[in-house]
Amino acid sequence: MTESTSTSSSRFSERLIPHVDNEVGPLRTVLLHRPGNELRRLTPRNNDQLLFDSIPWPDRAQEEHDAFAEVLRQRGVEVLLLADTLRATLEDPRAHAAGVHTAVDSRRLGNDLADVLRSHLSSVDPATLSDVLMAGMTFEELPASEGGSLVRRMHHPHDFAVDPLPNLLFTRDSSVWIRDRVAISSLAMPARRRETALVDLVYAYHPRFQGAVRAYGAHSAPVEGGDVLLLAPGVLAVGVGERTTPAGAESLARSVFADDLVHTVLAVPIAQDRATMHLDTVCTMVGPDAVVMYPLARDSLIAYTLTPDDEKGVRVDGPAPFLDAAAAAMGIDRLRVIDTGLDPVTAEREQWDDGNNTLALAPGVVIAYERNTETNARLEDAGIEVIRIAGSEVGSGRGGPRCMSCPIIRETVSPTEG
Ligand SMILES: NC(=[NH2+])NCCC[C@H](N)C(=O)O
Repeated sequence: MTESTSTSSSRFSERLIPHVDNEVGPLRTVLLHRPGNELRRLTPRNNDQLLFDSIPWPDRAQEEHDAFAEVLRQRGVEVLLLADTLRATLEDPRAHAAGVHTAVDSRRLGNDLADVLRSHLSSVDPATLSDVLMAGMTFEELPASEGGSLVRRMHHPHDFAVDPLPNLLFTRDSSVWIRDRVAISSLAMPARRRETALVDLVYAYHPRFQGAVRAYGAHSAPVEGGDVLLLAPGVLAVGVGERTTPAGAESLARSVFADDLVHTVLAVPIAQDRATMHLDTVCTMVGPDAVVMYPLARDSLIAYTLTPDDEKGVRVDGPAPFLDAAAAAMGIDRLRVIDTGLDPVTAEREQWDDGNNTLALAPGVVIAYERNTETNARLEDAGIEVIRIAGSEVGSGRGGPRCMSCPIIRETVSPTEG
């Protein structure tokens, strides 16, 4: 990238205008979600459906998250917290009304109870509404009403009238900034779908995001942010597997080409497994031309190369080995893979615990979970600074530092600066 691009990128950050076109340039502003009461809704009966592998200890999860946020602040990153941002958003009466609308599902509640809930939520303050939107509401918490609703009588008091959103913690997935546009994801799992309604409200009504232009839409085919890697300015990799579908990758490509945001999209098939639900569970960038990658994926990952085509809209080439296709699209000879060189059992254990899911704060500086001792040691051997954080509780939802962060402003760096 030319110097003028990095200069214009500093201008973006001074003006606090969202802009992200790569994975590793100095991080300026990030959206996180400090886990709240929604974690207290998890039980052994619902955790699978709510996509948690165990029942986290909420207080400790908050401590871990506070430490994560503190590391970012210490390094000069501005941290926006979703709960604060949502509360401020709901001060706008239009956002408040729209928020109520997203919470009330009359197919679940029936018309009578839906009316009761709607008029109750319409009267609560922004803080209370934001808590209900995130933590949900059980039938026993619904306000009392005249008459006997069959729905109320037949539901168990602990059933959810409004579902909780424990995966809000993983802000990576529900929205993605690509240059100066935000793509609101289309989340594949029912337990997560309502998350996008909340970020949608924030980007539509929070004063900080006035004028934010959208790329892609929440109603399109599934695309999740954990699958989207901005390999370099102009180059996007999209994992296609358990979450993002082939149609999602294709329509995202169409949309970013139409908006002239990138010149190449690599569609990367990944195993449709819980362990590899997103591309960022097997590969994240640690430098402008370097990735850390699950060793078993290193030689098997492939990519289709998509480029704009005047006639057909999108031209598809390949597939070719992922590392080759990526290097070609990035205009470099080789994408360096930090060889974690692990034996297959350790590699598998640390992949499961999000060892490959690092968040870069700057080229060669990453945040990683402390528990992945082998992967972290290899990263350090390769000259990467690893800032370790605890993740025993926050990690029980199967997400690491990258999953728990949505970059909003990052400086531009190009792969040839690596
Ligand atoms: N970008 C990521 N890898 N996110 C992890 C999300 C984990 C979350 N429990 C889910 O299943 O959806």
